[in-house]
Amino acid sequence: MSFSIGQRWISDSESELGLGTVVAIEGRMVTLLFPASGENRFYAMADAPVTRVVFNVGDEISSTDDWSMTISELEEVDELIIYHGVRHDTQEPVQLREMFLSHFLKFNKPQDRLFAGQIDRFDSFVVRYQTLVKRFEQQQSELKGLMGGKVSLIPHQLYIASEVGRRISPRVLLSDEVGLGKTIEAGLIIHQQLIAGLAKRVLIVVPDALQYQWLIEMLRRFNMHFSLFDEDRCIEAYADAENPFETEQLVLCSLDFLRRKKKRFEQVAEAEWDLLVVDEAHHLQWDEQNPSREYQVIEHLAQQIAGVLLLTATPDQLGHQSHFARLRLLDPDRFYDYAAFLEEEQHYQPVAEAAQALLDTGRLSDQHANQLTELLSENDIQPLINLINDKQATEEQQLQAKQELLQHLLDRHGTGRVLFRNTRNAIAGFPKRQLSAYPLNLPSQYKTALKVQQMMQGNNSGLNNQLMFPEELYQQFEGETENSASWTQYDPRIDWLIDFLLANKQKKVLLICAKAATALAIEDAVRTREGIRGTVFHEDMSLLERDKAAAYFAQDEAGAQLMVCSEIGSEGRNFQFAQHIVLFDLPTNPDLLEQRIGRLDRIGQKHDIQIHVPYLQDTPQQSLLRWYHEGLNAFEHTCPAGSEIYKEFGERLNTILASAEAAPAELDALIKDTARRYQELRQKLDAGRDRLLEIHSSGGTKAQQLIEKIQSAEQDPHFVTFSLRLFDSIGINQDDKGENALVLHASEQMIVPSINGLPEDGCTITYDRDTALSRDEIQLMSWEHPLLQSCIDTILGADLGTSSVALLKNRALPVGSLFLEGIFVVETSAPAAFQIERYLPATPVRILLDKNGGDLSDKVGFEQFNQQLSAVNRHLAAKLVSASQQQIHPLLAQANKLAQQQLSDIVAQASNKMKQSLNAELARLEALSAVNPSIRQDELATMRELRDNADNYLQKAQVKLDSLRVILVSHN
Ligand SMILES: Nc1ncnc2c1ncn2[C@@H]1O[C@H](COP(=O)(O)OP(=O)(O)OP(=O)(O)O)[C@@H](O)[C@H]1O
Repeated sequence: MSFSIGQRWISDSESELGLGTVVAIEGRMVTLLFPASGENRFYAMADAPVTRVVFNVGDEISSTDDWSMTISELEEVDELIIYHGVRHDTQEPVQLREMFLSHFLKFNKPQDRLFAGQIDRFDSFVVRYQTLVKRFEQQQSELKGLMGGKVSLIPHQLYIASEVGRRISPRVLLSDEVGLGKTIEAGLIIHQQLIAGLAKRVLIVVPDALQYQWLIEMLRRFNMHFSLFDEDRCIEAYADAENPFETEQLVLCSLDFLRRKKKRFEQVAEAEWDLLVVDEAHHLQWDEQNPSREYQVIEHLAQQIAGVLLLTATPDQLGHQSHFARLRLLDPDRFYDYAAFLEEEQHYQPVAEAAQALLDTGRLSDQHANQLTELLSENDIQPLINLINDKQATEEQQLQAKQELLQHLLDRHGTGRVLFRNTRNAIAGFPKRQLSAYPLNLPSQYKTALKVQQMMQGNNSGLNNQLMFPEELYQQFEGETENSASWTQYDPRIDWLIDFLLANKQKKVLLICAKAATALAIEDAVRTREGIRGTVFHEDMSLLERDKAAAYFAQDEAGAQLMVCSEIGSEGRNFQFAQHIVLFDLPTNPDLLEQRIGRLDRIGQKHDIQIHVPYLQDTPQQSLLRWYHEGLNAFEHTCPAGSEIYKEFGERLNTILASAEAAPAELDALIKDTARRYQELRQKLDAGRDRLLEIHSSGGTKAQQLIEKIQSAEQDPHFVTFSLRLFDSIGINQDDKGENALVLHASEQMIVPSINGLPEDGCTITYDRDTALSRDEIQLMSWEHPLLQSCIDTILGADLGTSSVALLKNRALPVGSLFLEGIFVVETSAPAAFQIERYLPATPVRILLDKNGGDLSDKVGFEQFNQQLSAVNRHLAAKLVSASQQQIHPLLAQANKLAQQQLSDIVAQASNKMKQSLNAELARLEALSAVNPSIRQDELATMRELRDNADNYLQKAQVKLDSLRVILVSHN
């Protein structure tokens, strides 16, 4: 290397210092000053890690005085360069001595970096190219947003998520039965919307007791960091913004908080959101004269927020009218009149029958064919029917025809687009539920309390139902004494409970009772009398206390044996690690009973569930137990028509529960009538609304296909190799922990100071879904993991790998022959709603030229070529490039030309794809909107707008050189 004072050089390892100037040469040492950063460096001249900067004709350069010019000629005087050219601002001819080159010159373009000797390692170029290709594949994947969740692949959930998650501003009611995974479905939908850029700001509103559980599920399962907003958090946030809700993008808060704090509600309504999620939406009670405050709060938000997901397992819990009102809240145009809605529900049965006929194998009977023709009168479906009944047709053809018809049918009829509901009936693998009832004697203390109460109120009958909760009756009778919990001394249910717990010491037991005070007294009694470890969970506890209690109960060793919950406190919680549930009293609404049992009867329950009901004999408790068990079989099976039954029989039931005499005949008659009516309703639901919903919500073969696609994508071994190489390039260390797990942590060689998704103390990851699911602390590594996404962004956002040199050892070619490999990217940008990358993902275009400009791109693939290449050290690489500059320039121009030629083809293909896809979807929705008012007009309008404007964005696509590799032939 030869240095002269005034020459400009750049550091190979610290290019961020800017351009350096040789300021001193003494003995074997040279000193460079980097004015942009004010740093000096001393190097031994023989092996200084620096490269001389010499620009070429045609390059643009700028001066220390900030004007720029294009070079037309170079002159060398005393080993210093003088650049000649034309100034851009004045158009005057000008000359610039290299001393006066801008100190801040950066070499961002691959060719500038290459010629400035900023040459990257061999493997960085390879990783960069592979990253571009993988990103291209990912951007258009139909599985986008569905792969990253740390969840078991459960067909009905993934199907619903894939149906809803890709919609623009989805508005749906998710109403799977208790414990089938609505939270997971919502998580998958949110995840897809965020990943696709369809939503940025999401607000989740849940009951108090579920805030932390949601927070954890969103984080652990989907890597989505929601922030919990309560009053303290809002006050804290004032430091950063006037409206606290604008300080975070993903916010979770409780419905009660919004209901109670008017100001917070106003603020939340003012902040803009893309998606609103409301859990346990059955609390949104509505009737025309008297909508609840909860309903009004959510209604107001739902009017302003484009996307809305409502979740409830028991949509009819507060009556069918409230159910209708929630649908109206989602789509007021479609659900405008309750009477019309009821009328419509009556017509689901023939549709369900026709759908069932299509699902059943074999020929379609004439009757079913006629029914289908009638139901789909606006389509000519005869060819499809013929195909199904054609003996010559293959099974595959028949299946496809059936699916097509089924899709038409489901699309056109019912509430399918707004409402999803799966029931246990349709999903295999749920454990059994077994009831054990324990008759106990009514203690004299309760008898006396009841008598006194009746005497005081001058009523000898009609108060018997107070024996449903005799402990309360007893306390009223005793007055508010310190001893108000003393009922536990006489109540035989407590003795029974203690015996049961002692006999089942190794078993976790969940007890649910109606009231918080009862729960506290029970826990106190078992602890003080027998030292049994128990904990409570009720609505008056703080969030933190509840979560602590839940964790204490979940703990294996030294954890609580008994968890005593009040009704409201336990809603939505996950306790499926227990298999024994004690119902200390019974609610009168079957939906509430189902919510209780649903704490255990949920996905993840591995054992049969034991339901224990201790009850006081010959009291209303016994009558209610019998009604549930014999009339509805509600303990051992879910009871889908429960609320409707309660509406019909509630009054009779309550009269019986309140009457003084046991009235066995009336009870028997009620049970008989209930059972008969229940069978009828079930059959009707099975055949009509529920069947239709089920067929539509479970996804059938489509769901199964989705799972298979995810599984096969996960088993792609290239993904593991690629991602590990990517981590390597960033400087992330990987330690094999065995058992399918790796520990990742930052190394000192990281190319960025920190990286999103990698905590300071590292993290444990696995590529195996089952391993991830079996351990809380292990993260599932997938395309969608934030760490992988940040690595991709880091690599592609940085210069790393954009310029490279390699040797091709091949004796068949003359030494010194040269190849140029240019990687270009075609891309465009558009607002997120266009999801433009579905049609035009950032598309890598690889051009490989021989020394004469011959195009080898199609003949010689990247991997095949790459395997024959080897690395060159950086100094040699810089020298080789410098020596070959004259050859490289025309090749670069040729590569550019070829890439430009491909641009128009790529854009035309993208445009076709976009039109085909959007036109088909639009045509389908337009046809549907004529027969099914579930299609929202705003949805149609948005879609038309997207189709009409997407092409403008596609036509603006550009091709840009991303990276370059020069390959030289050598023989040794
Ligand atoms: N795909 C899945 N993979 C792993 N766990 C799951 C999956 N789906 C559901 N679970 C678990 O099953 C339980 C029930 O799921 P979730 O809470 O989403 O049900 P839900 O329908 O919202 O229940 P509820 O009606 O009580 O609110 C939870 O513990 C959840 O973590």
